[in-house]
Amino acid sequence: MNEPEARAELVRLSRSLFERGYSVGSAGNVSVAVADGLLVTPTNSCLGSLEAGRIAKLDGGGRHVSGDSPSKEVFLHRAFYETRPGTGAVVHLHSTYATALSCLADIDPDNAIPPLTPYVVMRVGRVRLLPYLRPGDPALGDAIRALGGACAAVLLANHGPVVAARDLRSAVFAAEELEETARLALLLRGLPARMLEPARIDELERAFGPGAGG
Ligand SMILES: O=C(O)[C@@H](O)C(=O)COP(=O)(O)O
Ligand SMILES: [Zn+2]
Repeated sequence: MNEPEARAELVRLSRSLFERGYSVGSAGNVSVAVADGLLVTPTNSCLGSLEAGRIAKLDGGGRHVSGDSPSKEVFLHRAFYETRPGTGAVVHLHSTYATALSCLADIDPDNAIPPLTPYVVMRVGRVRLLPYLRPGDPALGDAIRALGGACAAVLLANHGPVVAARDLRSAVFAAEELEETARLALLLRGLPARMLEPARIDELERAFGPGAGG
């Protein structure tokens, strides 16, 4: 995909997320890798009304070269590209159910989104809960780098999900699946839910790869 196409897809899929309630106001940010750098949604922009020509562009070294000022979470996005080769896009949302889960005191930090269904294992994989840090704190990037590329998705405590994938379509699908599974987890809270067993998860990973759309 060339840069004009990547810009158009970023506008289209961000608007789709906004229109379906995955993001409200100016919450969330999205980035897409292009041949000579990164396209990032501008800080304080609304995912529902992005303008292709105003999207921020960073060069390979992370310097802002054109468009409006980039999202303050650019550290977070760059850490995924640095530690997970093959990453083509990153999506951060404040989607309601995943954010609700991120505020619970007793979720498993190594498995913040439970493996309830095959699809969440295939699309998202294991999700780590990262401790709360102020939005825009560069230490968020360090926390992602400390995972060494092990996870395609994380839940930021008291904040929301971040998902990386090979392209924007896959990242959006994975963010949607993460949100739906968070909703299921909250619906099932207090009920004797059965998780997929480790052997079933291994079988899915062998067949379909380790999550976030491959
Ligand atoms: O929660 C926050 O403040 C950010 O993580 C966010 O979602 C929006 O920040 P910008 O991308 O800088 O607008
Ligand atoms: Zn945020």
